[in-house]
Amino acid sequence: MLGSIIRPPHQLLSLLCPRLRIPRLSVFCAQPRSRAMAVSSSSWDLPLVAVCQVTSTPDKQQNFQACAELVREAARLGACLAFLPEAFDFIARDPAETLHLSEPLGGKLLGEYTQLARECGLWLSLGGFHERGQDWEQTQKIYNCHVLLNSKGSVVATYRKTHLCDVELPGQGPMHESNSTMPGPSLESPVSTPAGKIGLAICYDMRFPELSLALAQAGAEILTYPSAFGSVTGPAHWEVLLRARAIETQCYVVAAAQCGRHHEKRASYGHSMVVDPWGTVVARCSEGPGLCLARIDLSYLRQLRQHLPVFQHRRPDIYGSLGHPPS
Ligand SMILES: O=C(O)CNC(=O)[C@H](CS)NC(=O)CCC(=O)C(=O)O
Repeated sequence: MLGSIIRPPHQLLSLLCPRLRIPRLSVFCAQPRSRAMAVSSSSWDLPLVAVCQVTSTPDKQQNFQACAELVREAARLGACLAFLPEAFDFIARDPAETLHLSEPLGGKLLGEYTQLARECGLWLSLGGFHERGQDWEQTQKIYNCHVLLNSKGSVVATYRKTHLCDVELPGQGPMHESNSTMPGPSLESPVSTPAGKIGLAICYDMRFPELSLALAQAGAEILTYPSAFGSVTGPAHWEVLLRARAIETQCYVVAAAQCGRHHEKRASYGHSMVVDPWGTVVARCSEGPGLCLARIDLSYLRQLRQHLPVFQHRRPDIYGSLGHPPS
């Protein structure tokens, strides 16, 4: 039966993986079926990823210290890849301060993260760096740039946020991201990492399933939505959107979030999470700064895609090849 393949009973789990009962498991905020997949191998062989939740402020050095502490803890716990949220570098009080604090990719702050990746020997998803790009002199605007570093500290991919968040919602301060930021020109092809093939996105992008379908069709196994989600949309939309993206693309979804109060004018929702391709939240943080971890099981992902082959059932003859990456 399909159900029993996908969700093996817990008895089976502990039978197959007796070691899962040791107390260290408490680092997994939620780790259902942890992951018994391991019909033939132990889940301890599967890559472990860490999701870091922080409260960025306008103080860049303090933010770096907070992120570095979580990344070092992730490395100690055995993670091969740590995810940091959008605006991990800083959250400023206004667009002028945002522009003032921004740096190029070759600047001092990215240099410190390069050192950190090397020191810890893990990959880093830096989920939204305020980047002075090549066109800074002309535009005087930045990009919201998701940077992926390998364990040697080299930049292996960059994605510049394509959907900018210009919204005014009652009860939440107005957001006019395009006041300081240029939209990115394109998607980035999914990147091979020790945890699987990662498709890069940022925060507000999660509201556009076309983007996640394009990344899935280009081979993504893990979608990332590093975020600074607002406190009005958070409770209503955050988990629903992330789980929907996971279910419809049959990808793992990793969403590192900003949390708490950044300054007098701005707060974020928190609740960083990892969702598996079935739509189950397998790890989550709560409101405050911290870390959660999950194992990525690509054989489970492949098995699920075989059992539920939605990508073979699409009807582009009816609605066009929505979501196909531009050729
Ligand atoms: O401002 C910065 O420094 C970095 N950028 C952000 O935090 C962006 C733009 S203000 N935030 C979002 O996209 C929140 C989306 C959101 O909350 C929703 O979709 O509901």
